[in-house]
Amino acid sequence: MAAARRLLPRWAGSLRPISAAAAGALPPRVKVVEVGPRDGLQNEQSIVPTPVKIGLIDMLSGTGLQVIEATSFVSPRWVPQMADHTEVMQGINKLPGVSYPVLTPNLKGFQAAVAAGAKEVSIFGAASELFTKKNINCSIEESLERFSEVMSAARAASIPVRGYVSCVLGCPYEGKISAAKVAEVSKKMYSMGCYEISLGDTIGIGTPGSMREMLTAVMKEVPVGALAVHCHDTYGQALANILVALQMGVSVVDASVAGLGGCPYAKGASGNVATEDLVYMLNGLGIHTGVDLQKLMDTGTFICNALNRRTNSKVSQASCRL
Ligand SMILES: CC(C)(COP(=O)([O-])OP(=O)([O-])OC[C@H]1O[C@@H](n2cnc3c(N)ncnc32)[C@H](O)[C@@H]1OP(=O)([O-])[O-])[C@@H](O)C(=O)NCCC(=O)NCCSC(=O)C[C@@](C)(O)CC(=O)[O-]
Repeated sequence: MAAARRLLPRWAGSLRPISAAAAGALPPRVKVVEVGPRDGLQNEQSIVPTPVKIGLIDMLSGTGLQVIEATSFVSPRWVPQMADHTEVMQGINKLPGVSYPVLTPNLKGFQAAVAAGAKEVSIFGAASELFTKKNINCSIEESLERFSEVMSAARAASIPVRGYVSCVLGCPYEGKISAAKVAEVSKKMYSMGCYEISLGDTIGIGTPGSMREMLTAVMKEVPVGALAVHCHDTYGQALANILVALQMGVSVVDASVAGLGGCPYAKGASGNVATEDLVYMLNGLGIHTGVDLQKLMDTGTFICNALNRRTNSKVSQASCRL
């Protein structure tokens, strides 16, 4: 059943945002990294047609987002949904001022990404040995060796590299992960030359308390200006965890339109925080994102219609009822 176009209630714009100063030490602006086309779609059971992926990315490009993670150059045997990475990269309308990074687990993925026109890539590690094995089929140490090959090639090609660290607040296979381990892996990936480290609560199990503890440890090793948070919303804690990160000085937040997604190698993990809900919260805090919430909600409606599913964005659900 097709979802109706979602509109913000007319009075929503009149909700007076509190000033950043009044809210405490919050950053005046936040960079929202949209991961829906990759993290959001990689877990879909049936293959999403390439034109739908391209349509999604092109609509996202029109919302004011500065970063849209487009796809991943991983093995199609491991993640069949991303097998059309080259077609996606070559089919999208790349707007000036918008970056379209892609995931590259190794040199082979990096070379294919560059050949397809990628101008920015991400390597993805984890603070859990078992998750690393399940996700990219190697140990943490081996993953860092592979990443250093990608880093050298990227440096030679002047391609910026973002680094993900997964399982920062818990692992589907190992359970609790120590903040010290997260800090250690983050430090290694930052030292390799990643310009930003995105800390992934892959299974959305963290709380504001564990987020604070983990960030306190990581910030001793990596400058806060180079950190991002990537919160799945499995336990409904994502926005609360993000608020803690903002209060601690983090100003880059990953999110997925309509709250799509999950990780194929973290069973039961639900999607990322919905970008619509994140932008609504940031608007309410008086924090600038440059993102047009209405256009974002229209994009959420587009992809939910295409996938024949209900949005996970609370803001979009509410705006349909009001
Ligand atoms: C890393 C590998 C490739 C190792 O997979 P492997 O099987 O160990 O690789 P291999 O080096 O032994 O090679 C086996 C075959 O794969 C090929 N191969 C090798 N590399 C590539 C490549 N890049 N692209 C395409 N093909 C590739 C290679 O050429 C060979 O082909 P064959 O000779 O048998 O025909 C595999 O485990 C993989 O693709 N894993 C990706 C898993 C993934 O995408 N997971 C989801 C993303 S992570 C995530 O969602 C978390 C995150 C980032 O969102 C943050 C958070 O939420 O926490």
